[in-house]
Amino acid sequence: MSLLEARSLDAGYAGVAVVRGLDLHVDEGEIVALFGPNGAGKSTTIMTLCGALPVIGGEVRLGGVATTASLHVRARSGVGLVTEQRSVFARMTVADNLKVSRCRTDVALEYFPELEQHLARPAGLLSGGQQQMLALARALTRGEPKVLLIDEISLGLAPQVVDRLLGVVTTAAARGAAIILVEQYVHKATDIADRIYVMRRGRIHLTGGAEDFRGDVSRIEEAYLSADPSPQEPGAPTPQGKMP
Ligand SMILES: Nc1ncnc2c1ncn2[C@@H]1O[C@H](COP(=O)(O)OP(=O)(O)OP(=O)(O)O)[C@@H](O)[C@H]1O
Repeated sequence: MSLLEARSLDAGYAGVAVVRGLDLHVDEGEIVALFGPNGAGKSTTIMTLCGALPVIGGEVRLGGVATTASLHVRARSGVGLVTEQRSVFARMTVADNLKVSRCRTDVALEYFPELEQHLARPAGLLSGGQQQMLALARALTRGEPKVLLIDEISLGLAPQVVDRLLGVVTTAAARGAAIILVEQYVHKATDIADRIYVMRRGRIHLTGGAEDFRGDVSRIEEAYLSADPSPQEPGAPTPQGKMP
């Protein structure tokens, strides 16, 4: 059974759908990569799956049951979210960042031993990569994360740091988490994914097993390069800037 599923999902803003008819699912222990050019609807999809945006049409199913629950209720049911925004409390120490959300510090340090030496430092003084490690550790150790939604955590980070973060994502999946990964490093994400979806102009344009694309991601990249500006936003930025 899929832990998280979108069925014929329409999603967007103020009742106007920018994502249409989206069918997508992720199972226990699976990593699903969600690709697409700027404005394709990836973040809108993630925000709707986690409950930060309301469903306009179709449904989101969590553990096989349709849900319209809020972000906080879904978080309590084990849906974690990590975004490019490095959601840490900047003035609190790393230790307090973990304590305040009732995270398991021991498990967090198992994932990221490099955070141990920084436990007493305010999180705002960590490097961008360390802050993202802390954000990911918080999402992974706050209760039992069943589903993890990851939206461009690598933004602005060095490739080695991205490898480190994606390594932990792989470990989390091996421990049973169902993961949806929006990632600009197409090669790296395809390497660790089980399945991929490519979105274009609010719809699924291409999907399949990741092994079919490994070593040759050109079919994925073509979807970026041939993308038109979104009809919702004439003149939207072209996708090329997002390519690794
Ligand atoms: N808050 C908002 N209000 C209205 N429209 C929005 C809002 N956020 C995004 N959009 C529009 O929704 C569409 C999909 O945007 P979305 O951010 O989901 O795309 P994306 O694939 O995540 O792009 P990117 O890779 O640039 O983050 C775009 O046309 C965008 O302009």
